[in-house]
Amino acid sequence: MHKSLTIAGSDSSGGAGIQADLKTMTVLGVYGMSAITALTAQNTTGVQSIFEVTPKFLEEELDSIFTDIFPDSVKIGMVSNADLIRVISKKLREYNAKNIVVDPVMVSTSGSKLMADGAKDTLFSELFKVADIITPNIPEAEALTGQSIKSKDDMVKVAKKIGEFFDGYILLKGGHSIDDADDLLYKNSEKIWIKGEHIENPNTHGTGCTLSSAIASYLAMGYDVPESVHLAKEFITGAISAKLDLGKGRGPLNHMWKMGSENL
Ligand SMILES: Nc1ncnc2c1ncn2[C@@H]1O[C@H](COP(=O)(O)OP(=O)(O)O)[C@@H](O)[C@H]1O
Ligand SMILES: Cc1ncc(COP(=O)(O)OP(=O)(O)O)c(N)n1
Repeated sequence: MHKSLTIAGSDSSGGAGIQADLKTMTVLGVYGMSAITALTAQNTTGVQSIFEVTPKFLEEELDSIFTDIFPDSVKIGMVSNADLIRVISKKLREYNAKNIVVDPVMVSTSGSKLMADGAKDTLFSELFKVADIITPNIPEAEALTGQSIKSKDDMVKVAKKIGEFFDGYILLKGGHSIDDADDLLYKNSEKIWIKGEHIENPNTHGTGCTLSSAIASYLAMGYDVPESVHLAKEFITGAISAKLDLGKGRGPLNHMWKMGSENL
């Protein structure tokens, strides 16, 4: 059994965060584990409240996991403050964790701030150092570089800019662009476009979490980064295309689309 760990926040509505990650890992046949960084009271209309764990408790969660069932890959999602980021980086180094995917979650699409303002620098200096791949969306890549993205050429320029301070793979996700859903995988001047058609569906809560945990799942199975990204893109495209419609706002994806749950 391949094993993957998500270090992320809990989404009470089940569409994003650790719930999306564990569903994704499970349907892809990977044993999922979680270290929770924060509880969110959240639904399809937005985030109502956030309750962070202490750095000491996060440390204990990570020790419990790494001293027992060692994960083949790790996905990091919402980490709301710099102290928690430091704990994660310290523990991943201490245990020599492999296949690390960092989704630099900053703001939910509903507009709630999921990371403290001052934490961005620690994200660069601590978490990016241990990551094999980072997966910013367009607003996150803009926040990381201070440059705006309006076109595919801008995506390439911004990926290059991020490449000046991060030497792993950068997956710059194009889902927030209006024309299509092409994502750019970039490393050391090498560009791979991961093609995607824009799907008309207002229910896209948790797309970033689902994509990054699918990448972590495929890495755990032994695929390399480009293969994992291609396979994960196929998974997210199916989950959006299944057009689940739950809740009063921007609803979740159908993580179970591969299991024939089209009657949901
Ligand atoms: N409407 C859509 N149609 C097709 N693919 C989409 C759509 N929205 C997002 N995606 C894809 O979902 C994945 C997650 O991207 P994105 O939504 O940008 O992440 P985040 O949730 O971090 O904002 C990417 O592969 C992106 O291209
Ligand atoms: C607990 C928690 N973690 C992450 C997010 C953000 O989810 P993401 O898939 O990046 O994107 P949106 O759902 O905001 O489009 C979250 N909302 N909650």
